[in-house]
Amino acid sequence: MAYSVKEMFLTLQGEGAQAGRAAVFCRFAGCNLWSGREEDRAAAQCRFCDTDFVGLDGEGGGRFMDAEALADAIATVWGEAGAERRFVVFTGGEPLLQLDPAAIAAVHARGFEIAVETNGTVAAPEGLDWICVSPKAGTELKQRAGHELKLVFPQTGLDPAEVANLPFTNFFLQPMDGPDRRANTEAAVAYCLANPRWRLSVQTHKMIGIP
Ligand SMILES: C[S@@+](CC[C@H](N)C(=O)[O-])C[C@H]1O[C@@H](n2cnc3c(N)ncnc32)[C@H](O)[C@@H]1O
Ligand SMILES: Nc1nc2[nH]cc(C(=O)O)c2c(=O)[nH]1
Ligand code: SF4
Ligand SMILES: [Mg+2]
Repeated sequence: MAYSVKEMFLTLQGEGAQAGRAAVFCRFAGCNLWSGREEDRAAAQCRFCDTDFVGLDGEGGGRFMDAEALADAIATVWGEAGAERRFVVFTGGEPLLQLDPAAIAAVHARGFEIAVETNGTVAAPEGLDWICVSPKAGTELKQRAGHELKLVFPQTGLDPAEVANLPFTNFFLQPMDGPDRRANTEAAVAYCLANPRWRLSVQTHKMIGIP
């Protein structure tokens, strides 16, 4: 199948348990919880999104006609970064609307470990190396296990305790960015101190000014 990609770039993973690790970010276009248009934000199921995932017009974006073309583009973006520890993060938008076994196989064949950042409303395909689920209040969580549960905090209608016993290896609270980021960060710190199962995930890429 063909894949619609907003942008593709080499950077450091900024968030969660893999923070600091070099990765190709492949940002698929489109999401099932918001159209991406500002005029629709207030009525969307997910209203705090910090990302532009509309269109194919970002750096390295476009329409890739099959899995081989997508995987070749990812390998090109990784470039000379080194043969070891090749790593791609599929994000979006919602990557699990497009990421399929053919793409996973083609990217694995080029020596990459594969991570996804998902809202968890779609079950993940087999074969992913790192699944990060970020649940959204008011949605049905279909992907209920993985390597990392990264909850944007606080969210009205989604208490961390509701998801704290799901079978994930790592539990993170990520302060909601926006006008209340400072207060949200203080609240997340307090929550982690009182509930040590949870660790803080700060969006380090925003602090240091990398994509
Ligand atoms: C843009 S989303 C794309 C992947 C997927 N749709 C999801 O929501 O997990 C990437 C990550 O950014 C988080 N995120 C989005 N908006 C945020 C915000 N305003 N503050 C902090 N994290 C945010 C999401 O929860 C998710 O963990
Ligand atoms: N550096 C960096 N790390 C990230 N981790 C998750 C991101 C995302 O938008 O999914 C992201 C991103 O956009 N940039
Ligand atoms: S689910 Fe993810 S990509 Fe979609 S609107 Fe929410 S944060 Fe943005
Ligand atoms: Mg981001």
